[in-house]
Amino acid sequence: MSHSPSLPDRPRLDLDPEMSDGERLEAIRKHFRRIVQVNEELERRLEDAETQRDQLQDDVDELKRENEVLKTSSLYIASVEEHTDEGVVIKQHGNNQEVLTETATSVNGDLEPGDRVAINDSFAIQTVLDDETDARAQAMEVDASPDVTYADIGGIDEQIREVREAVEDPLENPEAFETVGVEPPSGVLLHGPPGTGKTMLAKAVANESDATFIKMAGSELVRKFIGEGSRLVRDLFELAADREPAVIFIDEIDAVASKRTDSKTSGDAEVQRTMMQLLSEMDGFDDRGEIRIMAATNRFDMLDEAILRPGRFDRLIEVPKPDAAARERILEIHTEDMNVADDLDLSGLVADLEEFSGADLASLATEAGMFAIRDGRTEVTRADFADAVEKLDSAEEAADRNIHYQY
Ligand SMILES: Nc1ncnc2c1ncn2[C@@H]1O[C@H](COP(=O)(O)OP(=O)(O)OP(=O)(O)O)[C@@H](O)[C@H]1O
Repeated sequence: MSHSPSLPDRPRLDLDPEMSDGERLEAIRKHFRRIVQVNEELERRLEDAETQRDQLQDDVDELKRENEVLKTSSLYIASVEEHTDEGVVIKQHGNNQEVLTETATSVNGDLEPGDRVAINDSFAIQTVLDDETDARAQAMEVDASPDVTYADIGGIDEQIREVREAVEDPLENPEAFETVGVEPPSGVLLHGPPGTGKTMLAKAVANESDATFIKMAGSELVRKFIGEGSRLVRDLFELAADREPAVIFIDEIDAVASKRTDSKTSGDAEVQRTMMQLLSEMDGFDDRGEIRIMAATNRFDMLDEAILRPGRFDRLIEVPKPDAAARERILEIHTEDMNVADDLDLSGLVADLEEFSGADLASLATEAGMFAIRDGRTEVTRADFADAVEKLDSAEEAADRNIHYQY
């Protein structure tokens, strides 16, 4: 530690008894000026010290925060079972182990049975979590009647046919399967590059079969606390049972069902547990006439084969990037309600757009419309589309420099 420079000496007043009154007065005046000077110097030093103290306090606060984060990272989830004089009985999610534990002082004493809490490695309760429905709401999207129809989807007619057969028919006519004595496919897996209409397809089939659409994002399942993923999977199937007929759609299923990696970090173990829960839900799901399960992935190559076994995702449907005819149909759909110029030649326009997905074509139509609006026109022209292509191309190039997408 550095020492601060020594403080100025305390001024002394030396009065000689021989001095005349005038001399004394002058000496006192001098002494006074010196005191004022020293006082100023001391005030300046005090200010410096205060600034330094504030800086150190900021450092302390920052370290305290870091310490809190370190202490609270990697928490497990449990439910409060009972509040007794000896402590709180909790049950861990995931392994259902019951533990008698204590609460951290920051958590107040009025825990209720059923509350969700986060516990640390020594089972001490660190925080009380929000209501479970919040976690559900974040991870799931529930739509009683999605508004997408088959007519909104372009260029994947064969895939629509297959999905109808595997999802819509068993929902609408379960007896036919029973009479003939065949089991409908358990789960339908849509795979293909991003933005090709997989989610649309799942929504449309739910809509056209009058089923509730329940979507769960795989990435949400793995971002939660330990024990939460498997719990959400259970919730998902319970919710579907409450709302049947229902279509469960698990997007980005690769997030929970990738090939096992070698690393044994707790995160991987947690993902494994979530996947096992999903598999067990699917395996234990015999009478599933009223609930159909769909999933989607952009990373088919990464999937763990366990989820593709018979009785699980046993109907695979590839949704590829659109070819020229499909691109034309998709752009036709997205320009249907637009006021486009008569000379717009859609087939010529899409011929070169080989890299464009359905989602890109939807953005293209919107961007072209924006160019017309910016220009104060009510009609969207061929030039607007050309400008939009250029804009999307350069955005794509910028993105490509950062992301190396593989499929
Ligand atoms: N085949 C298509 N026909 C019409 N529009 C499409 C098609 N494919 C994609 N789109 C447009 O792109 C948007 C995104 O598509 P969607 O979410 O279904 O893609 P996805 O395959 O599920 O993508 P991701 O893998 O990124 O989730 C849709 O809302 C729609 O506007």
